[in-house]
Amino acid sequence: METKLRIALQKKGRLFEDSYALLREAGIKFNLGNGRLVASATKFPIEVLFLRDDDIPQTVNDQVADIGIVGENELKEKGFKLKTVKKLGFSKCRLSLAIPKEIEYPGLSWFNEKKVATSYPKILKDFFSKKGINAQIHEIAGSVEIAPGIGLADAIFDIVSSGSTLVANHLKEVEKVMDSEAVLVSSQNLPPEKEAILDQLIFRINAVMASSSNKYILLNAPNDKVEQIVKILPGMKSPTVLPLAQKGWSSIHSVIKEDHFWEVIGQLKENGAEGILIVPIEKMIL
Ligand SMILES: Nc1ncnc2c1ncn2[C@@H]1O[C@H](COP(=O)(O)OP(=O)(O)OP(=O)(O)O)[C@@H](O)[C@H]1O
Ligand SMILES: O=P(O)(O)OC[C@H]1O[C@H](OP(=O)(O)OP(=O)(O)O)[C@H](O)[C@@H]1O
Ligand SMILES: [Mg+2]
Repeated sequence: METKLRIALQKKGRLFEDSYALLREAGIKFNLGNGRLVASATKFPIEVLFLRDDDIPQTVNDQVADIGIVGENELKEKGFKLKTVKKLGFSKCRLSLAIPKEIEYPGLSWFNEKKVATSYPKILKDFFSKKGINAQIHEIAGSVEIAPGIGLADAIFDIVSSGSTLVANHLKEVEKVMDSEAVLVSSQNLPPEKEAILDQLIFRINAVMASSSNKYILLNAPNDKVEQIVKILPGMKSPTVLPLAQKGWSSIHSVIKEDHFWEVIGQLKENGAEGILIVPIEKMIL
């Protein structure tokens, strides 16, 4: 029987879309029959278990799944000793303390003897004990931001990303406790044949992630400016320079980080670059 790696993914919610897209771009497609909790991939030895994100750390810890994609916040809250194989760069947020915006915040000591509502009691308890703060932690599963407004708590500890939920609930962020992003985690002792499949998966994920942050650039330049432009565009090894049919001109091809492009576009133009094209890269094997 073929060995398969079992991955736990969030069934629906913020992690699902990006997890599913990442695996699809890595050439791993699942037939998502509606309501199914398990699905097998075509053309790669992996099957997926669809769960609530809260349950993913335990599922991997108990080796019901071999690997999983979950937020670092959930991973830390559940406290299992799992291996963080790779940070995936999406679902970036932070866990912060927030208080009613009209309160003058004097510092962390304000939280002594206060009641704080949160869905992450373990992380908060660890933080307060490390800082010597004696506060009452009140665990609620969701809609944490309304707690101060309905008199359930004096403050909250919750996920913040844009901050708009805090603003909508007349709260202000006063202390960031941790940053979080989606991570690929695995149980500590995978058998060698599963490690081998995981290595192939990581290779593909690296190729997808490298391509999404890099673009292919093509431009035309006068021959006497090629050396200067090549210095600006180092590329993976070195840019490709091809002679144009038009005498005295060359075409230069290279790879560039998207944000770096906007920093050098001025220099490229100053050196006579014309016909500058930026093309997305599908995959990039470093
Ligand atoms: N506003 C946000 N911006 C960025 N990442 C977020 C945001 N909210 C949540 N996340 C990340 O996505 C993960 C899943 O969030 P989601 O809201 O889908 O969870 P949930 O409501 O607990 O869903 P489930 O029913 O699966 O438990 C969170 O644990 C966190 O890592
Ligand atoms: O700082 P912001 O950009 O406002 O994001 C923070 C909010 O995002 C999440 O809620 P979500 O929108 O996922 O709804 P949920 O509470 O149902 O999970 C989280 O629970 C926060 O409430
Ligand atoms: Mg959840």
